[in-house]
Amino acid sequence: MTKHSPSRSPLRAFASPDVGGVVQGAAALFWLPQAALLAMAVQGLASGRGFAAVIWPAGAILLLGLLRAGCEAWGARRTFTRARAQLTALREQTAAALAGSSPLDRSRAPSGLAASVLAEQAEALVPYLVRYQPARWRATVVPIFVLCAVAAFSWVAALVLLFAAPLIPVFMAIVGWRAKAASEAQMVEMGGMNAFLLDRLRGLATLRALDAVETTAQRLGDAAQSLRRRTMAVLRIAFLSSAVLELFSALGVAMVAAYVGFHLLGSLGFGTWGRTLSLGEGLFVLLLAPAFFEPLRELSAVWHDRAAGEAALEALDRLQRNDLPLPGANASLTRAATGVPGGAPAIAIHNLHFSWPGEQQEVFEGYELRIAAGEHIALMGPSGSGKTALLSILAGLVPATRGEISIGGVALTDHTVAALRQRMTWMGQAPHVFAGSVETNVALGRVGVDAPQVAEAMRFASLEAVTQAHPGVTLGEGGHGLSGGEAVRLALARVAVHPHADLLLVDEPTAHLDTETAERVADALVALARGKTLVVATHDPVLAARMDRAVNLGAEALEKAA
Ligand SMILES: Nc1ncnc2c1ncn2[C@@H]1O[C@H](COP(=O)(O)OP(=O)(O)OP(=O)(O)O)[C@@H](O)[C@H]1O
Repeated sequence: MTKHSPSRSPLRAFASPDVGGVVQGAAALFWLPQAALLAMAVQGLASGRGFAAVIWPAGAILLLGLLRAGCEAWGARRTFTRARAQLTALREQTAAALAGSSPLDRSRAPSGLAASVLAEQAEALVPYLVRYQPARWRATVVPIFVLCAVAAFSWVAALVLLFAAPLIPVFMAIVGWRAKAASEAQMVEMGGMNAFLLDRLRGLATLRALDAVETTAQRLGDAAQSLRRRTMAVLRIAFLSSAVLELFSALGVAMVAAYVGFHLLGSLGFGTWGRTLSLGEGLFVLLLAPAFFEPLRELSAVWHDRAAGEAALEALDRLQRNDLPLPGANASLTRAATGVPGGAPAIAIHNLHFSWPGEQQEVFEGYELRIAAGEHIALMGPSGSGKTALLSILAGLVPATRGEISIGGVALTDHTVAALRQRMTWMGQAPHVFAGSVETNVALGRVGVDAPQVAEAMRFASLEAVTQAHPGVTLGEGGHGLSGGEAVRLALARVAVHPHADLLLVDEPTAHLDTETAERVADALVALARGKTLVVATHDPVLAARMDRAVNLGAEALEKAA
């Protein structure tokens, strides 16, 4: 079982620039020869060489421009393709981690939040990788080259740039730190609102029945207002960061321009390694000054992408945290490969200890139970005595804290649980009905389940008589359109479509049903479990009486306490 390590930084894998980003960054360096050629052409014009002085530098500038555009386009395309692939991989990894956590884990992220992070927030990684990463690389490399080129002509101009430059990262770091916090708060707010909306939409019938729609709408309105405020805070910081940068870069360029201008006029003779700059040289220095700040300005423009991208990475990382892993989530062994034999299995539970993660109280303390092969038993006991917990442990949905369980002579371990699960069918207390037809709800996309099998299972559960089961009729989300009894019959059809299963784990199949429907469900269950082992958790004495034996979990607990 692999537990998530909180120390692992999800950012590390994304921090290295790709060759696409490097090429994009290097393309910015083409400005150095372009500026030199431009300065040369102006110098030529000034010295009276006329059109001839301009023609070949212009051609070379054009050629370099085309080369630069080509490099940028190629680099951008490559970075984008890579970013999408990385995002897909990260989504797959997160979805696998979510699937690898127990469905009974209380600390699982709410579905609305998980959907919002995976579908919406994760998209922020694309601008992070496509815009921020190459911009960061450019901002690290290009200014150094520009500085060296300027310093070759004038150390004073280089010094001006050098003093203006560090102020920018310092201010950006301060602003960025605030931007990250604001962006995180905005994303939390958005996820919270999504989760709230999804949850309330699901429970709309209950809210309407209890006249709580108005209050819910009010709360939703408040949440939307709060999200608006958070979004405005992020935008304010983004504007502030670009204003800071524009100010410092404008000051830097203006100071270089003033120095070069006065130097060319002869008022400031120092700072050029003991010689006087020509018009062309002065112009070259002047043209390079904005290019020095350009990558930093670009970085500031995408600074918000960094904050959003990092917040998205952290949210995805949080989704991958798994407090209660699903036993054997990574095991892909088949029934045959693990030597799981056929035939109704006997079950032996020895010295079972179980407590929910983070809780002291044990649900089972040294619990013992033996079920013979093909035996039908009812698990009874007061609410909260652990009937569902025991079924979940047998189905390998939660790991036992301690103890031995064997099913058909095979020990239930991380290694064997996936294979053992292939011989089980499970009918939960509140079977989830997906929006779709009854047929798709019965088949559940399981491999090897074909249309005749589904039709047979529906006949068995007397579902063909239900109007909603007619072809072309779609059920609403959560089973709207089916009565409680019909939903239970749908769950029975799901179990019936799995004919090779020889261990049936069923949780309160007759709860909330009228006597007649409960009787029909019990008949179907007993017919389905013929020749198989059946463990059914129930409060229904009529159903329990139809089993070979009833085990009272509450009584076991009382005996222990005595
Ligand atoms: N996912 C969970 N996380 C933590 N505790 C849980 C979880 N599910 C149930 N519990 C607790 O475990 C105990 C046993 O619950 P369980 O659902 O197994 O009882 P039960 O006998 O099936 O009850 P009922 O007859 O009402 O269905 C209860 O105290 C319950 O509050």
